[in-house]
Amino acid sequence: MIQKMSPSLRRPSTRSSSGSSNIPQSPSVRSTSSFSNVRKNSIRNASNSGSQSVSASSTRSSSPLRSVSAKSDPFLHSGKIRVRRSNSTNNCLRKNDIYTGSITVTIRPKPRSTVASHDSVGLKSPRYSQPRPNPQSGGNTFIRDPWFITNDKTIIHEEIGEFEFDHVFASHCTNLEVYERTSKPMIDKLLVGFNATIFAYGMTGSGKTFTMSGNEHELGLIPLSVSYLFSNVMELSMNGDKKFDVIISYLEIYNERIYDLLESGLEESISRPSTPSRLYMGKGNSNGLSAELKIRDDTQYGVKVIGLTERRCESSEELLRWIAIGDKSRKIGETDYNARSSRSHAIVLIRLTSTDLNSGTSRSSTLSLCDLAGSERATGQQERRKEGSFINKSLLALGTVISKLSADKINPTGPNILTTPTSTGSNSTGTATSNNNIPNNHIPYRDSKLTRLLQPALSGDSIVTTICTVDTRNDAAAETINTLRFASRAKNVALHVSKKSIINNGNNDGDKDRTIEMLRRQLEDQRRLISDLKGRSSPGEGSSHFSSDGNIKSNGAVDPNLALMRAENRILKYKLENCEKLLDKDVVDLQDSEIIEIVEMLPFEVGTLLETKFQGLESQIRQYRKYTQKLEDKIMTLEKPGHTATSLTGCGDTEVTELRKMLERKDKMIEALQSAKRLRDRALKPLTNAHQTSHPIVRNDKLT
Ligand SMILES: Nc1ncnc2c1ncn2[C@@H]1O[C@H](COP(=O)(O)OP(=O)(O)OP(=O)(O)O)[C@@H](O)[C@H]1O
Repeated sequence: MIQKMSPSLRRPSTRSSSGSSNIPQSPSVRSTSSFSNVRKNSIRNASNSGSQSVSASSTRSSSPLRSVSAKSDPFLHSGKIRVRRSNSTNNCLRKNDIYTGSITVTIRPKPRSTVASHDSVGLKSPRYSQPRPNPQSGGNTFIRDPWFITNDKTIIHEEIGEFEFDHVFASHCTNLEVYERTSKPMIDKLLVGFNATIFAYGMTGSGKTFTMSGNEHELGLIPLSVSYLFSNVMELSMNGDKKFDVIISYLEIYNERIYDLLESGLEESISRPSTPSRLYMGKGNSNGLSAELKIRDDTQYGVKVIGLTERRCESSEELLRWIAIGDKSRKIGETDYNARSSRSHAIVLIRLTSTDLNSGTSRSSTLSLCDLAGSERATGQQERRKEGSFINKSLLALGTVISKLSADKINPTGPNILTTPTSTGSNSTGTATSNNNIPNNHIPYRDSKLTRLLQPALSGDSIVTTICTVDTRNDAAAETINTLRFASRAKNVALHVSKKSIINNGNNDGDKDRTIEMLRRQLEDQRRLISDLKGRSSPGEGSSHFSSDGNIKSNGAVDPNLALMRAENRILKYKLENCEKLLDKDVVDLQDSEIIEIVEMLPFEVGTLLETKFQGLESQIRQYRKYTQKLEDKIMTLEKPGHTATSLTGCGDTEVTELRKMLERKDKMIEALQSAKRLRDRALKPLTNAHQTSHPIVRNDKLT
C-alpha cells in the first residue's frame, strides 16, 4: 500500500545537476507510478546483487585511498591521506571570494550488519533482516528492507517515495569515502578563508559518532580532516611567506548547558599518549566539575562562548590529542539503541589564522565539526529520559530553524538566500533578511543552545555540510523518515557566504610577529649579557651589574650618565698624557745644554715670558692630574657594592657637568700650550738661523 505522502515531501522534483545551479534543490518525491518503476528496478537490483547500491559500490572500489591502514597509524599520518585535492563540490563557487549554493546534504545509511567484532562495542538494536517469529504461521518471518538506494543521489522508501540529495552513500562505504566527499572539500574552503561547518545528524545509534570520530578500525572525519588540514598548512608554510596558527576549542551541550571539554586537560595532554576515539574510553565519565559557559553576541564571530579554552596546536597529533582528552569528558550513556550513546552535542572548533609575512595581513576562518546527539524515543531510565528530552528539544529547535530557513514562504520571491551577518544576513535576534533586504520571519535561534551556537553558520557565515546518518531497519523507519525530512529542508537552505575578511592594519599579526621577534631578540641579547655579567661579577656586588664595556647597569640597562663620565674621563686622560708629554719634552728640550745655551742668548724678556708660560702650564697640568685622580677615585667608590643605580645617576649629573667644564678649560690649556710653542718657535727662529751658519746641526725635532 502506498501511504499518503507528507506535504513537505510533495514538491516536484528538481533533478538538475546540483552543481550547475545555485537554486536550492528540493528533495524530490516521485509520483507513485514513477516510483513503482523505480521500485521494481531497485528490487531487481537488490535481489540480483545482494547489495543496496551499484553506484556507491563502484565509488568504493575506485577510491585510491582505501588501502590506508588505520591500525598502523591511529591518526593517519598526513602524507598518507594527501593523495589528491578534491574537486568535488556540489555547489557553485561564483567568485573566488563568495560561495553561493545551498547546504550540502549527504545521507549515510548504517550497514545492514556489521562484522561482529566491530559491533561488539554496543549495537544493541535487532539486526537488519533478522528472522522474527511469526505467531500466525508459527515459523520465522524475515523483515524486509523497506529502503533502496538506486544511485548515489537517491534513496527510496518503498511506501513513502523517493528522496534526492547531494549524495547518498552506500551502506558499506568507508569513512574515508565519506570524508573525501564531504569534509575534504570543506577543508579546502577553510584554507582559502571560508568558515566551514560539518555536522552529523541522525537518530541514536545510526552512526554519527562512528562517522565523525571513527573507531579503532577506521578513522573518522575529524582525524582525517585534521591530518589533511595540517599537511596543507605545512605545505603552504614551506616557502616561508606564510605562517599559520591553528587553535582548537572543544565544547559540549549537555541538558541545555554548555561545557568546556578542554578545561581540565592540560596535565593530561602532557602525560597521556594520544587516543584515537572516545568510543574506547571510559563510560559515563563526566568529571562534574566544569562550569557552565555562556553565549554572547560577538561582532567578529556572530556568537562567542565566553571563557572557552583555546589550545594552540603545532601538529595534527597534538590537536587530536586534545580532542581525545575532550572526548574523555564527554557525556556518554547506555540507551536502548546504543550502549555508548552520546548524551550531548559535541562541537570541535578549529580556528585557522594564516598570516602573509610579506604584507603582514592575516585572515582567520573556523572549522566547526559537530557530532550531534541522536534523536530518540522515550526510554525507561529516568536520567536517560531527561537527557533524551533535552536532546529531542534541541533537535526540534534545529529542525524548526532549518524549516524556517528553507521554507519558500519566508521569501515568496525565491529561495531564502542568507548572507553573512556582517553584511545583510541575520542578526542576533534571529531575523533573517533576504537578498532584497525585506525582513523575513523570525528565526528562533534562541530556542536552544544548539541553534544559538549554529546561528552564524546557518545564517550565512559559513559553508555548511551535513551528513545525515540513517538506520534502514524497518523498526527505525519513522525516525529515518524524520531524518530525511530534516535533510530535505536543509537542502533547501541557500547560502551566500563571503570569505573572512583580511585584517590589514598596524595591529595585525604580521606587525605583532615582527614586534615579538624584535623583542625576543632583545630579550635573548639581554639574557646573554646577564649570564655573561654573572659569570664575571663577584658574589658581593649587590644590585650593580657591569656591562662588557665596563659601564654599570641596573636591571640590565646601561647607565648613560656613567658611560658618558667614563668616556669623557678617557678623553681627558688622553689629553693630559699628551700635555704631559709635551711639557716633559719641552722641559727636556729646555734642559738640553745646547738649547739652554741658545735661550741664554735670548733677550731677558723673552726668556721670562717663556718661563712664566711653562710654569703656568705645569700648574694647570698638576691641577688636571689631581682632578682626574679624584674622578677615578669617585668612580671606584661608586662601583663598590652598596651603590645603586639611583645614587649613581644622582652623582653622575654633577660630575659630568664639572667634567665638561674641566674639558673646556683643558682645551684652553692646550691652546695656550700651542701658542707658547709658537711663541717659543718664533723666538728661537732668528737664533736658529744665525746658529745654522756656525752650527749646521740644529735639533728641530725637539721643538716640534
Ligand atoms: N557505518 C558503520 N559501519 C560500522 N559500524 C557502524 C557504522 N555506523 C554505526 N556503526 C556502529 O554502530 C554503533 C552505534 O554507532 P554510533 O555510536 O556512531 O551512533 P550514534 O549515531 O553516534 O549514536 P548516539 O546518537 O546514540 O550517540 C557503534 O558500535 C558503531 O561502531
